[in-house]
Amino acid sequence: MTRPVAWETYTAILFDLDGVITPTAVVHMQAWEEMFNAYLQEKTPGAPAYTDQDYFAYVDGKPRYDGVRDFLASRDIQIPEGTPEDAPELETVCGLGNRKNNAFNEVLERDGVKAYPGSVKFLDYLTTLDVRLGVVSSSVNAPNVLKAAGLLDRFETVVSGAVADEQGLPGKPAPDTFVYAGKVLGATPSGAVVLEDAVSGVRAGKAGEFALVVGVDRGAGHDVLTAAGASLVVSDLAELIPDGHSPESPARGAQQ
Ligand SMILES: O=P(O)(O)OC[C@H]1O[C@@H](O)[C@H](O)[C@@H](O)[C@@H]1O
Repeated sequence: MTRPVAWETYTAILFDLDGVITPTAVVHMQAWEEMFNAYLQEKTPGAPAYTDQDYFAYVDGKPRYDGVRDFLASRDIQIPEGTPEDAPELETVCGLGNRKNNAFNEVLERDGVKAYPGSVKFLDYLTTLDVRLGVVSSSVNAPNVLKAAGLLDRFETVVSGAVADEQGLPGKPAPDTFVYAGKVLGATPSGAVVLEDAVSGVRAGKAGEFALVVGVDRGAGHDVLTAAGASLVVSDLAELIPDGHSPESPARGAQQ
């Protein structure tokens, strides 16, 4: 049983996107796997494969080039940083990140995006309250993903990887992007909630001393998210809707 949360007592609710609102963490995961495994085999044939464990440990939730750098460091591979304008063919941190981004966007264009139904239900519930909603995503693609899912207009602010770059904010696990989004919505961390599926994101919420950090377990593991600082862990956002407020059982007072 999930412990009940009095959502109306918070000023702002800050959502990570990939893996929290939309299942696009899986698309990111597949694109990273495709890119890193092709790269590793090309560089050192027979090298141990890049795995889902590598994703969760070094890449998940972080800005694009931080993920490349941190994974390569785990394999003692050093290549030049390059610049974000690097062509995907270049063997630089940015080139490899851009290679993965092409793979991600191909899937996005081909398959589109459908949000998790439980997340939409939770957003529907929050819309009945006087709370402000924001997205805080390391992804530069966040606005496109939200648009493709038809949810862009649900949020007052979207702090994407591009906004972080413009504002000079360090990415997750640093708390700065969440703190910034809270500020835009008129909330201090003590009046705001963070919802995250990635260890790096939960750590960011914890480091920022947010009032509540909700871990969403989509594969990182319940215990791992708790150890990273989540005060509550769920498998689906619909679990966060207080009893009696689900669309199946209309909110109290809704029929009056
Ligand atoms: O490369 P993008 O789209 O800017 O995304 C950066 C990161 O964004 C995060 O939301 C994802 O969890 C990561 O997998 C991804 O690498």
